[in-house]
Amino acid sequence: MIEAASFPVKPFTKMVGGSRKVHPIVVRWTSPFCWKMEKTLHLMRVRCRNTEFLFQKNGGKTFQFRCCNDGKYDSKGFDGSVGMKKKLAVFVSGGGSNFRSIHEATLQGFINGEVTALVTDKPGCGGAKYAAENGIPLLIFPKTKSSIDGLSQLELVSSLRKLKVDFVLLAGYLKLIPNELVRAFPKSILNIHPSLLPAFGGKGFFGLKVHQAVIESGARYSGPTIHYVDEHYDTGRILAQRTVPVLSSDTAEQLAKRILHEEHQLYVEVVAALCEERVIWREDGVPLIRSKDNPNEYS
Ligand SMILES: Nc1nc2c(c(=O)[nH]1)N[C@@H](CN(C=O)c1ccc(C(=O)N[C@@H](CCC(=O)O)C(=O)O)cc1)CN2
Ligand SMILES: NCC(=O)N[C@@H]1O[C@H](COP(=O)([O-])[O-])[C@@H](O)[C@H]1O
Repeated sequence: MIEAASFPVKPFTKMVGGSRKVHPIVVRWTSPFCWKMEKTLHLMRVRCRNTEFLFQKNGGKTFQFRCCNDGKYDSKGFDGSVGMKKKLAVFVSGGGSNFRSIHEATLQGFINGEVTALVTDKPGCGGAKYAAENGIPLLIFPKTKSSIDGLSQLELVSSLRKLKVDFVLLAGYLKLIPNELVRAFPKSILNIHPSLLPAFGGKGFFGLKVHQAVIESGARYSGPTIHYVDEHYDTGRILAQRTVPVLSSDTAEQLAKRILHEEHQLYVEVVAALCEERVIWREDGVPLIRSKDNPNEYS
């Protein structure tokens, strides 16, 4: 549901020529899966009978709305004109809430991409169940004695190539990504980790163990990190972080819940930037994200 607009809502019944004036429009996305995004976009309005089209001036997305009288719009979603949708493979080992957030954001049009495969080492996990319910192809990796239908490293790379995957997104995947895959997808594999790397990362640091270590250290802040994946656990180039306060009374579960909420929004924003090719690499090798609203701003 996309709601609210900053320009006056007037019902209109006849074709009106396109307005070339650009309006700052507050556009809010709320997904059924509780994440909320709000952005002020500078859009042109074109009225056509009882439908209002909002265009991003730079030839970006086209937003199609049915005009209502109460200041809200029903979105028919985007017919994205920002170029071909990027193909995403998501790797999960557990509940898959980050996977769900990303998938929903692709359905809402917030991410100019589509999830073309779910890869997991745990075929019975929550992420695998969600994939099955949503018709997303499931790949098992790695091949083990208990997962005989699992793929080998070369089979996994070949499968992702056949699916024309552009980006690989790790979201609670608990196995080491092999060098073959890292090299096959240079600057195209991201991971989300629930601490402010480089602190509290590396082998043995996953799930509640991360939050327990943060609490025991006395750190006053923690938060999610999204980074590129290299051959080692959690040592790749950092792309985005958010800070979350650590309360003196926090249990690992309470801190995990607070950080997970930020993860859902941060990963969606970062993947949206990735799919709109707004990630650039500074001369010293640090990746930056170009702001959607102000092309001169980077973070
Ligand atoms: N090549 C890479 N592979 C993976 C990375 C990475 O940065 N580079 N990130 C991890 C995700 N992760 C932290 O964000 C992480 C996951 C798991 C472990 C870990 O210690 N795993 C245990 C096995 C756990 C299990 O099987 O239940 C281990 O290796 O002994 C550390 C960090 C995903 N892959
Ligand atoms: N080191 C890896 C690690 O700990 N990843 C963490 O696993 C959780 C997965 O949750 P989800 O399955 O609900 O997205 C997330 O908090 C993610 O940061």
